[in-house]
Amino acid sequence: MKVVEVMHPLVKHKIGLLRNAAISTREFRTLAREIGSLLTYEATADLPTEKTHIQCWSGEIEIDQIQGKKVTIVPILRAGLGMMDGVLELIPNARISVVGMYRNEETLQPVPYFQKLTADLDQRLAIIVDPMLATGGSMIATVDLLKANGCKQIKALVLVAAPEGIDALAAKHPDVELYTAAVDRQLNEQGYILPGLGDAGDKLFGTK
Ligand SMILES: O=P(O)(O)OC[C@H]1O[C@H](OP(=O)(O)OP(=O)(O)O)[C@H](O)[C@@H]1O
Ligand SMILES: O=c1cc[nH]c(=O)[nH]1
Ligand SMILES: [Mg+2]
Repeated sequence: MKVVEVMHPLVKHKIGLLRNAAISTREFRTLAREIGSLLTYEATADLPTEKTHIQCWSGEIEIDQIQGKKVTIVPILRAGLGMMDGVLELIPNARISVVGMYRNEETLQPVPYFQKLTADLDQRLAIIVDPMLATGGSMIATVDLLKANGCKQIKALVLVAAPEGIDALAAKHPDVELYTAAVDRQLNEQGYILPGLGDAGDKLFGTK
């Protein structure tokens, strides 16, 4: 599986700010969205382009445009919503496919509770967004769902990934590409990433 830990200084700086235990809800939201944009920039670096001609003020010129490949952004509820607007800033025409999934706190198994997928998934690049890849269960279940509905090209953007989650995703879906702002050390006994961010959903939504 292709795994890209984005080493850009802006990403490293912003992920560092996000780890501050005293961070406000507002600041957490802003940084999650901004890193979502920066990960999108990296993840779309290989989108194919084609030449076309337009009328410029100085006459006809040749320009590059992104080829017809369509995109759907797939936020995993709830926390994935915190990155979605960052992706939309760069790909404003993208369709949204919403997947509701939470992790049972005892078993750590993903529990699906909502799905509303865009049509023509077989013709679209899916960009899944979720701040945390912990055991990998939620991401694997989401990829399973997208593939079962015909999706053939999938990239996943996460703020923080645990090695355990990367290994699990790679074993089940080696064709998926993963872009992350940080690969962290390990999971704790409750399945939280160390050093991690804490509960990203609660921080984004101000719950707890
Ligand atoms: O890799 P995993 O072990 O599956 O854990 C990661 C999942 O846990 C969090 O969601 P959570 O269940 O807290 O739901 P929420 O977004 O509604 O807070 C996170 O946003 C991921 O979706
Ligand atoms: O560290 C973690 C793991 C799962 N979900 C979170 O929000 N944080
Ligand atoms: Mg949560």
